[in-house]
Amino acid sequence: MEPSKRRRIRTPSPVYNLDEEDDAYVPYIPVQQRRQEKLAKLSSLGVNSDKSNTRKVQEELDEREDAQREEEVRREKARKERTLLLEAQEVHLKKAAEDSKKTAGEKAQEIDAEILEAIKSRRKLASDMELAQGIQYTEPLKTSWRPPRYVRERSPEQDQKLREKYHIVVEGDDIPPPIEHFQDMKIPDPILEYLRSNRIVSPTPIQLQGIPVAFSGRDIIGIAFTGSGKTLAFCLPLIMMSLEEETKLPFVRGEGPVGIILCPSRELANQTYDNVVTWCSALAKDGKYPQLNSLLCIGGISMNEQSHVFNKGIHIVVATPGRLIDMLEKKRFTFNNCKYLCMDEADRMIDLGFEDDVRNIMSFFKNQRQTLLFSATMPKKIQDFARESLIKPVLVNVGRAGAANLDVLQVVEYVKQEAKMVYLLECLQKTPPPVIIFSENKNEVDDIQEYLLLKGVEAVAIHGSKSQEERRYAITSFKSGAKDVMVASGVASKGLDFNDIQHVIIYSMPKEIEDYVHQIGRTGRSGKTGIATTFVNMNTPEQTLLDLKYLLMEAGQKVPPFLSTIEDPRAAQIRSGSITGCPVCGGLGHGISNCPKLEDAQRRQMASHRTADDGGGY
Ligand SMILES: Nc1ncnc2c1ncn2[C@@H]1O[C@H](COP(=O)(O)OP(=O)(O)OP(=O)(O)O)[C@@H](O)[C@H]1O
Repeated sequence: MEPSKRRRIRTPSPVYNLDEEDDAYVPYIPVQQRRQEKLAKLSSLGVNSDKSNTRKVQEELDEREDAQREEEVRREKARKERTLLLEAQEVHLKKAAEDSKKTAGEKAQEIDAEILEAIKSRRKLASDMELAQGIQYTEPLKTSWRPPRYVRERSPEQDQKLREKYHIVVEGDDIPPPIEHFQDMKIPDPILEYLRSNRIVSPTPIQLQGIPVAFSGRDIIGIAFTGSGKTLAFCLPLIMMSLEEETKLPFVRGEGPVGIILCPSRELANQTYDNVVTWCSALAKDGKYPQLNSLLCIGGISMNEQSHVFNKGIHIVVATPGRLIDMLEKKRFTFNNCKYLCMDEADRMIDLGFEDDVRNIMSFFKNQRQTLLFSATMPKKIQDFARESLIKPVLVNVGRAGAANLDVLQVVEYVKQEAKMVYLLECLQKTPPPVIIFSENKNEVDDIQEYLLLKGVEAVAIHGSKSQEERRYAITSFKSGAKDVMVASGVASKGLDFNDIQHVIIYSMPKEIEDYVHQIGRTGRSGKTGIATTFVNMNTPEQTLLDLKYLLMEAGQKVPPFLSTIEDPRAAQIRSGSITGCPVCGGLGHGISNCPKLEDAQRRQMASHRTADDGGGY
């Protein structure tokens, strides 16, 4: 056979890549030719040419040759395997040498990054219709609002200086300028007058940057500590947008809403709704501006009570997700002309518990919307996810996301489990009322209230298993000052703004540090100071104590000896500022691999149901 027609025989090894250049190249010789060559060899050796004898000898030779060939292949394979093994060992040794140079903190950070990458695969936060049709908006909504001329003429450096003055960190493209005075934001006079009469004279940092961003039609992720005035920052833009629409063409029955504010609990929705109604009434008070209509859409209330709003057309809806979806499905109103979606306590809204509801709500929008996300806590995981889902968003950050309000004096005390109830009474003497006591457990909330009532303390209680009526009574009587103490589970912690709370007592430390931040944030609001006393003992997980320790250190608070003695391999990183908090919950004392929130979220997702305390529902 001509050499060109010979095939290459490849060494049959599953270990090697068949595409590699093969060193063991053996030209193929057809069987017949090989036999003839062997026969010639035999006769040259003088072997009897008897046919059967010849075959036998030939077979022996064949076997020997095959064995030889196999041995060669085996040796070649072993040689290559040895080389690979050596290479692998070398790589391993090199990595081990590199690893040994890393600190425990750095290793923990690497593990965290790997886990974060693995849990990143969430679908973009958009409606299914948008995802299915590949609708992607690339430009923010256009609005007619412009900053005053003197602000527009400022240089970017001057804007940046102002931000630095107020410790505002921003991220994003073409960021609208900060504005230091409400008057310069072109807010209608009646609202300004109302704010002034309520001692709201100059904007807080989140307001002076957040409001211009939102007025400009930009998507925003607004992060600022508890009690810093986020509510005004996300309600005013919707009021202004509604005013513009109403002025252009007055709304009639069946029209609207212009925008929606979503809240994770009924209590928070109620409070935000009250604010919106008050500001809209102030606007319309002297008749120069039209009346804007708002609808509260939460579970536990009869929507018929608000039939007067349906009769007029709706500008603003404040809602919890469950009831809102119900109303949209029943077509009580549509989102055909809705272009503003704000989520308060947004990290909670777009975290696993409500994510599907939010997607569902988005699927009712027919046109592009402006999306606003606000919270005091916004772990990195949620920030990244949100950023992907918004259009050219602007991040406005005042202080570290998840940091405690510096106006709260945090006191952490070691109190044995059996001594807590008695010590509570003593603790209540620290300040005059009103005081809030938090416990993670509904039964414990009831027990504490019962004990306090027995001891003659005017206490109300609120938790997820109470009826809507009981919850409303607890809040209104506490807000009005008729009751001195409110005992609450987590439901009352996020976002509720009670007047002048002097003291927050955390009877049982929540597992997630974010919840602690929200709970102590019920005091020290709008520039006033307050005290938070937290009971811990050996039932408090060590990791929660570590989170607490670093939070106290960050806020420049006294760290009690039982907390300072807890060892942490990441201490050096934390001190140097290279660890900025668990990307899932923002806690400074642990990484993702042992994040209690991630564990809970996964458990919740598996059980795929929400507890009443999640508040959305009906
Ligand atoms: N510019 C301002 N000056 C003074 N007080 C203000 C200002 N803006 C808002 N407030 C008041 O501060 C209090 C807290 O505001 P708000 O409830 O909006 O805080 P928040 O940032 O939403 O807090 P949380 O994160 O706990 O929900 C309210 O009573 C509000 O009236």
